[in-house]
Amino acid sequence: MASISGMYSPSSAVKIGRSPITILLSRRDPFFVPIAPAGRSVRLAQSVARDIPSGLSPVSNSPASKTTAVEKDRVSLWHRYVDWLYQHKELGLYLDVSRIGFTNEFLERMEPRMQSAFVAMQELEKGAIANPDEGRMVGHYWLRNVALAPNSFLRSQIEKTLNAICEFADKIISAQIKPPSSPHGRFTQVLSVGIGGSALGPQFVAEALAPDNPRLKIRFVDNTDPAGIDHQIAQLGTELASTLVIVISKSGGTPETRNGLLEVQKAFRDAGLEFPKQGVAITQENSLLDNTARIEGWLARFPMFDWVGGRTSVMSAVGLLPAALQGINIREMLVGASLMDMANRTTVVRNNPAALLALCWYWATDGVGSKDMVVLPYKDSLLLFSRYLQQLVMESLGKEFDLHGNRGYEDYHKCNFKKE
Ligand SMILES: O=P(O)(O)OC[C@H]1O[C@H](O)[C@H](O)[C@@H](O)[C@@H]1O
Repeated sequence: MASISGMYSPSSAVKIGRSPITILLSRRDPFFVPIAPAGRSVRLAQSVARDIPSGLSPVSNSPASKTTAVEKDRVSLWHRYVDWLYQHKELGLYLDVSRIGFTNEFLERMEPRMQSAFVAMQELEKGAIANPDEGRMVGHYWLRNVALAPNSFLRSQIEKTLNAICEFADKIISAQIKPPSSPHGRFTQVLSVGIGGSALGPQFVAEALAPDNPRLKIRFVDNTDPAGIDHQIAQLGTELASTLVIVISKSGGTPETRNGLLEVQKAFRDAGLEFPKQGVAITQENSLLDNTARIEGWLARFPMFDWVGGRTSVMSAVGLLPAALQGINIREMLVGASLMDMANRTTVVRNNPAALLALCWYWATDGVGSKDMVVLPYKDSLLLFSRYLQQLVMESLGKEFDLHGNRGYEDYHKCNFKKE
């Protein structure tokens, strides 16, 4: 069992509670021995493992514990815990992998593979064609640290879009831009229409980070179920006149999203409202959606970049515009993400949380996915983390074929995502 805790907080006082997320991977370590949780007295250090927190003292080395087998031994477990506990001060992130039973021999065997993974990541961040299927770069890291983008064109694309998002969101929130027939004289609701990678990120952020009473409340049409779409529209009622509709689709041609849009447009017509005055498109330039929005004169259009995959688009306009409209400080969100990226760039495996989780997953599933991963968010606001992660993982394993051309995990997609 591995557990993660923490969430980026701009304040210096990082609050630490019981781990909000637990990832169960393995049944090799069934013995639970209660040890002190990472408590408030833990000394925080940036991106390190192995520091023994000064506020914690070792459990007593009782004779009883000496008689148990090594893996059940409380003292050994305690040492393994302190030895492997990963902490990141600014992010308030803790990762406890001590109950995953990987051995030193395993770590040594995996080291060359981990090092080649780090090299591949460095190439990817420099702009290598890392998605051979689609012949494109994979650059979502640049969204949160523009200096890393491989050329000035990309850098200006990112900056221009971010500024345009902030400006547009400010104007909507301050009612400088308002819907023509709203009795409130301003936008009060956001309806996001999109599916998969164009829905899960913004949903997760809304659930995790939005203030209790955001100036604009958000709801989602993320399925093609007519009853579900009608339900969302019915709940808006007369507030449809004060609703900003954001249609999100990287390809701009996803049928489910198109169905949602058609339903919403019909509701606007039935209510005698002009959809273009309240519609926003987030999509790749010149896609079907982009052209429709341009020709019909929608309120605004924001670009999606071909070098950002749908499942990792939450830090592009896809996630940032809905977040900004809810009053979330998106520049702070980007800073948090870039700190996390930095932590995951270190090539010392035990100091790299992403590498540690990957290793644990590999170990626990025998490198072939022989067990299921269960993600248990013990924090209500992180409920959608599991869904978000599910899509992230399954679509990262290869949609139909893996990097070597082998037919891969397509069943997932047949069940959950029909496209591609
Ligand atoms: O953003 P779109 O092009 O509309 O695609 C939306 C989603 O469609 C499908 O569900 C794909 O499997 C996802 O990867 C994608 O994120």
